[in-house]
Amino acid sequence: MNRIRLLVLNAALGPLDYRLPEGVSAPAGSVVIAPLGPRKVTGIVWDEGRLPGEEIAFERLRPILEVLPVPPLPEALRRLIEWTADYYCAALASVARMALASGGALGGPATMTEYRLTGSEGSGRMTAQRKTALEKLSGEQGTMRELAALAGVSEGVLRGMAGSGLIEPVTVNIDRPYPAADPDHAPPDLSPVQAEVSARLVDAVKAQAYAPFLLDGVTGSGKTETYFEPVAEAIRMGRQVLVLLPEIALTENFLSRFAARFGAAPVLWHSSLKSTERRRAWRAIADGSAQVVVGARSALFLPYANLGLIVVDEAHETSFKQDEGVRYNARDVSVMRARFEGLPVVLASATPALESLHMADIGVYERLELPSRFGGASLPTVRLINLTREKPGSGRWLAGPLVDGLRERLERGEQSLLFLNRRGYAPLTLCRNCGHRFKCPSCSAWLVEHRLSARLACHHCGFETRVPEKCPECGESDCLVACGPGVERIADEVRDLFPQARLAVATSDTLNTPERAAEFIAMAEGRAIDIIIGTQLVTKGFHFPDLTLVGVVDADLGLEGGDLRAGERTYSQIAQVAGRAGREAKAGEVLIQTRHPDAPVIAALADGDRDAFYAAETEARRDAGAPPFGRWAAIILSSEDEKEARQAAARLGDVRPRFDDCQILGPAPAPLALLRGRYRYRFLVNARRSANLQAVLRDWIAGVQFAPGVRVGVDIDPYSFV
Ligand SMILES: Nc1ncnc2c1ncn2[C@@H]1O[C@H](COP(=O)(O)OP(=O)(O)OP(=O)(O)O)[C@@H](O)[C@H]1O
Ligand SMILES: [Zn+2]
Repeated sequence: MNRIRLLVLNAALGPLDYRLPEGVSAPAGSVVIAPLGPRKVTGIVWDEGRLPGEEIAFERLRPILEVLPVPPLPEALRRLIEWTADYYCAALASVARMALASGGALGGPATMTEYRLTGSEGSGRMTAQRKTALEKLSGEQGTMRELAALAGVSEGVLRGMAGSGLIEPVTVNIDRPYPAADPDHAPPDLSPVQAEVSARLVDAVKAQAYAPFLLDGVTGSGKTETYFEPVAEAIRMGRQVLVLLPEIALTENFLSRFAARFGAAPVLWHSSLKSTERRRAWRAIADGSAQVVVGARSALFLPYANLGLIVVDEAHETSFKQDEGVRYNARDVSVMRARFEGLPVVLASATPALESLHMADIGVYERLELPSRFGGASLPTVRLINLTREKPGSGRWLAGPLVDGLRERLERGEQSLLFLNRRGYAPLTLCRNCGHRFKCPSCSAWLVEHRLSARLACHHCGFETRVPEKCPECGESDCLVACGPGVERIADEVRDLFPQARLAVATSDTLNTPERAAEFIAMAEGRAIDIIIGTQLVTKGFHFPDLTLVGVVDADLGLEGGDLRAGERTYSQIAQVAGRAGREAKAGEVLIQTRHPDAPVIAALADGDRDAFYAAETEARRDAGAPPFGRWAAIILSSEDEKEARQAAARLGDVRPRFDDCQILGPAPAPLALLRGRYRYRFLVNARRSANLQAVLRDWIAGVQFAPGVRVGVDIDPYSFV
């Protein structure tokens, strides 16, 4: 039959049927261009019978225009796309777009012109510049611009040389192959425990079957070295590996370790790749030549030709959850991908998510443990500083014992890290005269003062404004007061206390490019920094041998606001940042400032009793019917018009379904009632595991016709409660 059904990459359209022209073959997964009215659409040929739709008489079907020159999306990926759309209540087209994430790559191979020396004498005069160029460019090949930079002459000179026959053009594929990683380049000497764990993973890679693992190893236990061995095995077998990292800021560190072990860089994938890099990576992934891909969550949906292993590092990180568009959790979808593809998946963490631990407890995931630090280093000692007794001076945030700790480290020439999860100088600015508070015009949020850039900024929508000289409300000058601390303010305090200390503020504002991150790491490793003051960005992955003191400025911060995972998040953040201390010979110490030393999370951190914390948290979740024992979903209705949003929420509320196993709360204005100029209302749904949550939500929402300005977002297993 020459009839095909397409999943078109436009979420507003359903599946569409077409005809294959005579002599054209397009198996399921093929990416094609089809006519749509006067326009063209990109679509994926879908498996027969899997997309519901109306049958149209064959004679009325239009032929597709073109089959694009890329490998068809593999079957396992097609099943993953279906599963993801279904589970997260998202449009198939939106999920499929993540697989075809490079428009440029779909056009097929492309060539470009590079130049090199011909080796002949050529004609024309031999100027000094030409002579230099001939010397410098021996054995080189590149674009005119690259060669000009290499030779230190202008492109005009080189073009003249091409005219005289000294330089010739060569046509090359623009997608240069990636350097090959060598699995035997520099294997480590693993400790006996590491060796045992890695052997288990190597076996799983050899077995080429679905096998989920929880790699549960304390900070500094060498999880990376340990999972590099199964990576090496996959490379030997000619299979691809995907390593997901939670943040681009962490990749620098990973890249250098990877290069040291395998002698070449892996293939990078993240949202800020240039379109040429994206194209090159996508094509290498799809044709199987990309051996190891390291990426952010979006790398998960790419069309790997021949995947052999998935590793999710720092698997507890909440940034694996996408909160916009397709609201998926890359950690969970990784496991599904491994299942559809039939391969091992490793979730690595020192502080696994409760959900992951539960899966290990009930035997669904195989647990692999690295219970101690590598090389005999011990875990740091932890001490609480009770802020209700040890009060910092007025306008100060660091209590006496923490200041003493910093001083001792400075005297000993060791490093310290102060952790406060708040960017900028102060989270709130107000007018001393009239009490005016600076708010974002498009969000219900305070503006955060950033003193380094002399701006007030909204951390939700990116709005920025200069810090005004006068209060816009009462007109008084010199009357603005900063309330509360951010990292910049802590840095000021430290500078005041220790003027001679070399400080670095490490946040997404200061380490916003891979180059800056690399520079920071080099300085910290090279002992050019005495005290690091950072946000959650510095809590994980880093390994600085001389860092012996970690100070948590405000351990209570994450517990405010009361979202479902507040306790767990606080625990893992503080345990991770604590894990940066004393990773080598010198012992580490962690000082935690808190007003609630008896809160279960804080007490567990002080006692280093992870099991007690997880046990208590597990019971609390069981009582609340929260994950992993029950399920949550959120529905967010938004509109630029407050009334429209409110009415939409009320209408949806009026037709709420009633089931015993699904409790629906709301509608209520969302905590962030205004976000990027849109008014937001939300429902929270708490369901028992037995409920068919997605079906309930889909039927419920489908029953209401919303005004065109209303957006309806469904968030399954939400992480954000704003
Ligand atoms: N077998 C080994 N041989 C040599 N060095 C090792 C070995 N195992 C671990 N290391 C070193 O020990 C340090 C800690 O290892 P690694 O960063 O992999 O730990 P981790 O478990 O990922 O820690 P975290 O969870 O804190 O990031 C690193 O500097 C690493 O190079
Ligand atoms: Zn805003």
